[in-house]
Amino acid sequence: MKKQIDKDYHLHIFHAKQCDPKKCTGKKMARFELARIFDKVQKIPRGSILLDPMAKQALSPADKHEQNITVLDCSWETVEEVFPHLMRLHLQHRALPYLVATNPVNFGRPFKLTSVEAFAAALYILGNKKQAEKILSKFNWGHVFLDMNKEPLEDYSKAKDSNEIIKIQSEYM
Ligand SMILES: C[S@@+](CC[C@H](N)C(=O)[O-])C[C@H]1O[C@@H](n2cnc3c(N)ncnc32)[C@H](O)[C@@H]1O
Repeated sequence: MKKQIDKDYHLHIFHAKQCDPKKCTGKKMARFELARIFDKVQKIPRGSILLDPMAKQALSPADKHEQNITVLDCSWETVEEVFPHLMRLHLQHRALPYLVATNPVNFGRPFKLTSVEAFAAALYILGNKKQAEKILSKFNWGHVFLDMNKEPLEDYSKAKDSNEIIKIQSEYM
């Protein structure tokens, strides 16, 4: 049988410089060269998926064909103000479905993921579990994210499209 080779996605972090650099998961990913970090919107690759908690459409396996995934690493205090500014760029805004954060700051809170958790969830849903495990392995709490969210992540990764993701999500909320 032909072995399926996982496609590694290009991960990008638009950094708004609003967080404590010692605690920032985006900065740590960049130090390990797991993502490219920049502070200019112009550097976000055109057509990239933008992980946006306020997006109307949920990320789903239907987005598998994309190569680039971007997060906006900013303070949660400013998300409602910053994301609308990015609407003018030609990006594919996608929200992540119900998942629980396991980072020390927001442990147990649904939807409020760190940048690395958001990337890992997206990679899992898009079918690259290995890349998800790799980026989380740099954080001592990282494996807990996949353990605690295993069931929904597996279900989401088998969904057809955004509508199906929303249906599955309602079973977990
Ligand atoms: C608000 S920043 C906070 C980063 C945090 N300071 C850190 O150290 O990782 C987290 C980013 O991850 C993405 N993200 C987090 N939760 C998400 C969700 N439920 N849906 C879509 N994107 C999400 C967004 O790009 C969001 O701006």
